[in-house]
Amino acid sequence: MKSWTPDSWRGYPIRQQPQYPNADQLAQVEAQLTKMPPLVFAQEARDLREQLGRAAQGKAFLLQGGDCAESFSDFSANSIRDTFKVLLQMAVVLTYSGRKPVVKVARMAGQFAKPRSADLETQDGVSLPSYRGDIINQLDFTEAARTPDPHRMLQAYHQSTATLNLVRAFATGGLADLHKVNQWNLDFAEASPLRERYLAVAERIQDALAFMEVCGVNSDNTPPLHATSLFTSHEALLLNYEQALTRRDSLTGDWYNCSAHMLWIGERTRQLDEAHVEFFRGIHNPIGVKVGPGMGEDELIRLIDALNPDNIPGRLTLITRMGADKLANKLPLLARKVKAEGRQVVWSSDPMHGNTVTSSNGYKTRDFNAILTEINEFFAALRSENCEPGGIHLEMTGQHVTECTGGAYQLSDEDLANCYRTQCDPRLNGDQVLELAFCIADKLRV
Ligand SMILES: O=C[C@H](O)[C@H](O)COP(=O)(O)O
Ligand SMILES: C=C(OP(=O)(O)O)C(=O)O
Ligand SMILES: [Mn+2]
Repeated sequence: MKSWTPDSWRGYPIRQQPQYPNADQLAQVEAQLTKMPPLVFAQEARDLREQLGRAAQGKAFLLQGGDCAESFSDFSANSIRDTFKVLLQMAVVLTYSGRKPVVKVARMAGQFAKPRSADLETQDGVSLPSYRGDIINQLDFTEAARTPDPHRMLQAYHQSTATLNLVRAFATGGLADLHKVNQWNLDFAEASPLRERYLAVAERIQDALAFMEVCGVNSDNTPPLHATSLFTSHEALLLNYEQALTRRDSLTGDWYNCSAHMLWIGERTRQLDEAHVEFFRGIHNPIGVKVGPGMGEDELIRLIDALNPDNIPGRLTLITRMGADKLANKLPLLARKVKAEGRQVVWSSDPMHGNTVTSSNGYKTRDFNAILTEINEFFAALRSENCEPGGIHLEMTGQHVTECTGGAYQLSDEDLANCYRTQCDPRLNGDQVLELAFCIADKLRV
C-alpha cells in the first residue's frame, strides 16, 4: 500500500467536490487555513475514541445530532444554546433509563459541506450548480451565489471556532448543570397519548436528583453534576478544508484532523479506492462511515479493514441509514458478517436519511413514525444477531421548526409551511427529539 500523507487523497478519484473557478485563490485560502490554530486537540479525540470503545461493547451509548447543514445566516448564540440544551436533556433521559453513560457528539462547529443527488438544480428552465453548503456556495438561486468561493472556507472556520468556544463555555460554565437541564420543556407531553409515561420518567429523574442532594451529592461538590463534555463532528467532505486542518500530534507523532473530534464519510463518497477513504485511513480521530441499503457484506469488511486495520474499538462507527422499510432485511446480514469476522465497531442508527419524502405540498420532509420505526428495527436487528446497538445519529435542532411531520403535536403537511428553515434536509424540532428520546429510552436497558 502506498504511504499516506495529508494530501495523498489528491491522487485518487474524488466525488461531490465543487469546481472552483480560480485555482490560485483556492491555494491561497488553503495556505491561510494551514496556519490557523487547530479547533480540537488530539488528546480529546483519543478520549472520545475510548468512550466510543465502550459503546462498541454495549457499555455506553452514542448520541450524535445537530443540523443537516449549519448556515452562516442562522448563526446565533440562541440556536447553539437550544440545540446544546436539548441534546443534554435527551442524554439525561437516555442515561437514566439505560443506566449507561451517554457519549454526546454534536453535528456542530464544522458541519457545512453537503453532498447532493444532482450536480445541477433547474428552476424555470434555468440550470445552476446545486447548493453544496455554506462552506462552498450560497443557497440563493443566482449564478453568482451558486459559484463556489474558496473564501467561504475561512468564514466556516471562524464560525466553527466561535461555536466551539460557546459550546465549551456552556459545557463547563453551569448551563450543563444537571439540576438546570432538568428544567424541562415537557409541554409536548401534554399533547401525547403517552403523556403519563413521559411524566413518570421525568419525575423519577427528579426524585433521583433530590435523593442525591439529600445524601450530600450536589453540583458544588460533584463536578460531573455541574459540567459535561460535548464533542464535535461533521462529514469531512470538502477535503481541501479537512487537509488544511490536519496536524501531527506532538505527543504521539500521529496525524489528527483537528477540525473536529469525530469525522464521518458520507454514503455517496465511501468508495474503497477513492479519495475520502484514502484521507480517512491516515487520520487517528474516531471516524464514522454511513452504511446505506446497497452495502454488500464483503464490501463492508473490506471497508472496515481499510479504515481500521488494527481493529481498535471506538475507532470506527458504522452509521446505518437504510430506511424503515429496508433495514430489517439488510442489517442482520451485515451485523452477522461483522461479528463472525471479529471486527470491532460501534453500530449507530441514522434514521433520517433513508426516510426522506416529499410532502403533498412539495416540502422535503420525514415522518416521526418512520424515524421511530427505523430505530426500533435497528435495535431489534442487532439484538437478533447478538450485537450491540451503540448509538443514534439525528438531524435535529432545539428550535421550534416545522420540518418533519408527526410527533405529539401531529404536525401535518400543511403545518410544514409555518417554520421551515433548513438549508438542506428536514430536522426534528426540540419537542420531537425529546419525545424520541423518551420513546427509545426503555430500549437501552436489556
Ligand atoms: O444531507 C444529506 C444530503 O446532502 C442530502 O440528503 C442530499 O439531498 P438531495 O437529494 O436534495 O441532494
Ligand atoms: C449527507 C448525509 O448523510 P448520508 O451521507 O447518509 O446521505 C448527512 O448526514 O447529512
Ligand atoms: Mn442530511
